[in-house]
Amino acid sequence: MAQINPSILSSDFARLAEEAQRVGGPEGADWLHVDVMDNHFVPNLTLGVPVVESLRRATDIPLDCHLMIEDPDRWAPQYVEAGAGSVTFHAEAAAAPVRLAREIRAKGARASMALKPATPVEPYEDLLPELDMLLVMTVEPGFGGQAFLDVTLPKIRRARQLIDRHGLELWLQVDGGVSASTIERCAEAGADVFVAGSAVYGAEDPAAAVRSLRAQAEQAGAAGRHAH
Ligand SMILES: O=C(CO)[C@@H](O)[C@H](O)COP(=O)(O)O
Ligand SMILES: [Fe+2]
Repeated sequence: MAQINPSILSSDFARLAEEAQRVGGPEGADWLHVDVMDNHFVPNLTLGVPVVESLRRATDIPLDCHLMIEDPDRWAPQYVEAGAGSVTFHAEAAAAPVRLAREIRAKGARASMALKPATPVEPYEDLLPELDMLLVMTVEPGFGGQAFLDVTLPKIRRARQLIDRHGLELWLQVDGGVSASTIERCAEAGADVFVAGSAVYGAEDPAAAVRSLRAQAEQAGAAGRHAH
């Protein structure tokens, strides 16, 4: 079942609770994607723990926090305490990814690790059982509204092969430039969780955009599984 996680990076930060509601409801978004940037790991600055705490209180939708920050070993557990249902740290930034994934899980959230476009998945094969989700970035992290990088498609396919070969349950998320014109390629390659910022919040009816992206992904995913 394909999941669509709208990224609030493309929403109005002065009305986050309303923006979350605009994509929720029946057949709405599965999770809300919250991009945390520290102006060190990426050249942009967004929001931190207090905003996640407020969003948690103001909305029902589970929060998928994507930490584009240095020293996630120190900060990620605080996002679980703030109410995140899933916390993603970057492989390039974590000092002790196994210990960190275990800590996130022990605190009660789903543990997830992200790979920038140039970071290969193979060195992390043995670590996959420690994770609930793997995020393959399909743009360089830092900004919404960038063009999808086709060069990441082979890595999505390799990640799907590794997950299936080990019989793992973990979700395979893609993030960056996901839209009506790119989501099918991602789904065919084996992704099952799709972050979409501008494609959802830039649409006239964001909830309808979520439904239509999900339908596209479901169809293409089924075709991809049939072909493999
Ligand atoms: O993590 C990031 C960017 O670094 C993403 O979550 C973006 O927010 C996705 O936005 P679009 O590319 O879908 O507009
Ligand atoms: Fe993100």
